Amino acid sequence: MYRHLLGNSCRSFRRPYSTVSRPAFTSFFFHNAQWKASARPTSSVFPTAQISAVAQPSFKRLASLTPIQLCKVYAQLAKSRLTFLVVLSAMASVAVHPFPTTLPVLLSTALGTTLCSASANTLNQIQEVPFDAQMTRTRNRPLVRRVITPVHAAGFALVTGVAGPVLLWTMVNPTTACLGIANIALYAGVYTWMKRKTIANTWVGAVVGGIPPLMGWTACGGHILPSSTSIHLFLPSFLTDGIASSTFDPSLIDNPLSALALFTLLYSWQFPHFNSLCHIMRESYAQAGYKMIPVFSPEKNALVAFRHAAVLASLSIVIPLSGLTTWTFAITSMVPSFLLLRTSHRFWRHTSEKEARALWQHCLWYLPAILGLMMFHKQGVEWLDWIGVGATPQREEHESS
Ligand SMILES: CC(C)=CCC/C(C)=C/CC/C(C)=C/COP(=O)(O)OP(=O)(O)O
Repeated sequence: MYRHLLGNSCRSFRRPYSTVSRPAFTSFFFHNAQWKASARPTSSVFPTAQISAVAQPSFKRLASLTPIQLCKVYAQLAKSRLTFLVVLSAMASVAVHPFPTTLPVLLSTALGTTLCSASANTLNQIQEVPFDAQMTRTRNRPLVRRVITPVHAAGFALVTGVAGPVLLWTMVNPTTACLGIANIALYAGVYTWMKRKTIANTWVGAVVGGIPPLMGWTACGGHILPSSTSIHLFLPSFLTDGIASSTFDPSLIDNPLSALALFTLLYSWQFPHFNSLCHIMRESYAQAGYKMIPVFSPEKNALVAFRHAAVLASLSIVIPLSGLTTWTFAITSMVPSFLLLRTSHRFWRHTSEKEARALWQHCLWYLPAILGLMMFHKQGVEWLDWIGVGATPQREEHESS
């Protein structure tokens, strides 16, 4: 339906599009040279009508940045709100993991993930300056406003991109560091490139968002791959312990199914969240030349969001089955999951902006609600016992012995 929009935009921006779709490193030096010349971007790269609203500062402005202003620029390069969500999703995995962790490991995981995410987001922005300049949502980014040079931004990406994995490797473990490195490459190398090539980018982007919970999982010593000797670990703990039993064996929960459930939660959540946002902004995505699903088919976009809402609903069963939570999670999580299914079904049926907005807002509270419920129903945690009013079988055993 919106193919005509993309067609028109690609035609009118044919020269800039071909200029910037050269290999990322070439376009990086190209933009840096342009920045250095402090010249107004030529209309072959930034259409004049679009760029007129963008401030054009000089080197002087960069030199006059105070340390606090520079920190704010770094925070914008790191997409601080997105990075905060990424770190929260990693920390949520740490919280629901059955093995206890230490404060240094916890802090190193949080800081290491922050640095990796900052690097990935900066590398993404370095490559997208001409495209970000064309969208209202992104045209205030520091590289577009030229408050920082691409070389300076690349330096920031390099320092954070080395410091993050080194911190994870030395203070946490090599698996977590490798996941961080792989995710930087996937986001800044593969996803960013795919955004302008194929609608398949959405699925790759969802993998990028699903990896941080795995980093939290491995940071606690958790496994993400089945080993030949750990097949028995797939057995749900209720088969071995009994549903109401409070005696639990952490090694039964540290199984790849638990890791897969955490990955799937973040992976599938991004579809209703991102597809609804994308639907609202489809015209500006088309204008900038991004190949997003609703630019081509709003109906398919809404269907994909609905399908993943159904996957999220199935996690109400998979998560307790993996042993991460008790079976009461299956009951309590049904409420937010059912509501999400209903909102995404309406979006699929009507494919309207109103329904897209409702779904987007729903997603904002759905994720914290589910993660909160997972922590509340975490296997082996007796909240009543914790606040001193419970009488668990373990306590009774202890008291009678
Ligand atoms: C540990 C580590 C490396 C974590 C990285 C996590 C990360 C960057 C997740 C982003 C997920 C995603 C696809 C966002 C959309 O980017 P976009 O480029 O479409 O957003 P934009 O349009 O705002 O630029």
